[in-house]
Amino acid sequence: MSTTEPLLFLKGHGTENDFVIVPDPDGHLELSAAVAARICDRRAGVGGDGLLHVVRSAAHPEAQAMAPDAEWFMDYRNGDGSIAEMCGNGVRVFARYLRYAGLADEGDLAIATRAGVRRVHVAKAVAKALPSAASQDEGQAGGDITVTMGRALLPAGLDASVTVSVGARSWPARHVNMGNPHAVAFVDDLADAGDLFSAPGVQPASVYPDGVNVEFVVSRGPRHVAMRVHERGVGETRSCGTGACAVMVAAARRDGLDPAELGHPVTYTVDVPGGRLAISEFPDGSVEMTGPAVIVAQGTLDPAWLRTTLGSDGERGAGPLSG
Ligand SMILES: N[C@@H](CCC[C@H](N)C(=O)O)C(=O)O
Repeated sequence: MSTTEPLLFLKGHGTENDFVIVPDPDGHLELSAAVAARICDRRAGVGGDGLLHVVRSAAHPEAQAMAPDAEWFMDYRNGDGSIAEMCGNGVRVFARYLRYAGLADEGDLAIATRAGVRRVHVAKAVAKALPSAASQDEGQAGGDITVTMGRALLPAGLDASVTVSVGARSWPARHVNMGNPHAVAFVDDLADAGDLFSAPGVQPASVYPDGVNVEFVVSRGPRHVAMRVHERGVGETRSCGTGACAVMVAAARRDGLDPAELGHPVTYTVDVPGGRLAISEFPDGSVEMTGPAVIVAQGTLDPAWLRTTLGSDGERGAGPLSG
C-alpha cells in the first residue's frame, strides 16, 4: 500500500476512552510508533487515547497462532505509539467497528489480542446514528458490549503491594495484572491525585519493568466505586477498561469478597469520569466487563499529510508506514 492512497480511519470511544480505528484487513500497513503517535496527536493528527489497528489474525505475525479461534486481531497502540498487551474499552470499540463494517454478526465473537483471545457479546442494536453505506444495520449509539476479560492476576509476596505517590502524598496500592499491569490505590477523595499531568510514582519500580497504569479509587456505596486513571503511554484518560477490572477485583478483595470462596459471581459498578462500567468476577476467576462502545465518525487520512508525517526525503518513510 502506498502513501499516495487515502487511508480509511474511524473514530470511536468507550466511556470516553477514545480511539482512532485503522482498518487494514490484510496487514499491509507497518505502523511505526512515530506514525501511531502522530495519528493520535490531538493537535497535529486525528486525536485519540489510542489506536486500534484492525488486522486479520492470519495476516499478523503476532496473531497467526490465534487465527483458528479469532478471525480479527486488535493490534492496539497507546497514544504515544507504544504497544500494550490489552485494552478493555478498545476491544469493545473494536467489536463495534466489526459490526459497523459488516465484518461480524450480532451475538458472540472472538477477538485476538496480545493478552490472548477475548470473547465478546454484542447486544442487539437499538439505534442508528451514522448514515453510512458501511454502517449496515448496526446501531452506533446503543447496545452495551460485554467482554470476557480473562483472569485477574494478583501477584503474591514482594510484588503484591506497591506504593503509589503523587508529589509528597503516597498510598499503599495493589498490584493487579489484567493482561497489562495496574497499581490500584484507594484514596479518600479522587481530587487527592491532583492534576495527574505527569505519571504518579510507583515503588518499587522493579515490580513494573515495562511501566504501569495507575488507578485512584473511592467508594460510592455497596459494590460501587469510582476511579481516576493515569494510563501508561497516554496520561490521564476518561476511562480504562482493564483498569476498571483491576479496580473491581482489588475492591472486592478489600471488601472480603472472593467469588472462588463464595461460590457465586460478584458484580461491582465502576464509575469513571467518562461513564459507568459493570464488572463481574466469577468463581473460576474470570472477569467480565459490560459497557458502551460508539463509532462517532469516519474519514480518510490525507496522503499528503501522511507523506509529511513520514518525511518527504523518505528517511522515516522506509519504516513507519509502508506496505
Ligand atoms: N485504555 C485501555 C488500556 C490501554 C493500555 C494501557 N494504556 C497500557 O499501556 O497498558 C483500557 O481500556 O483497558
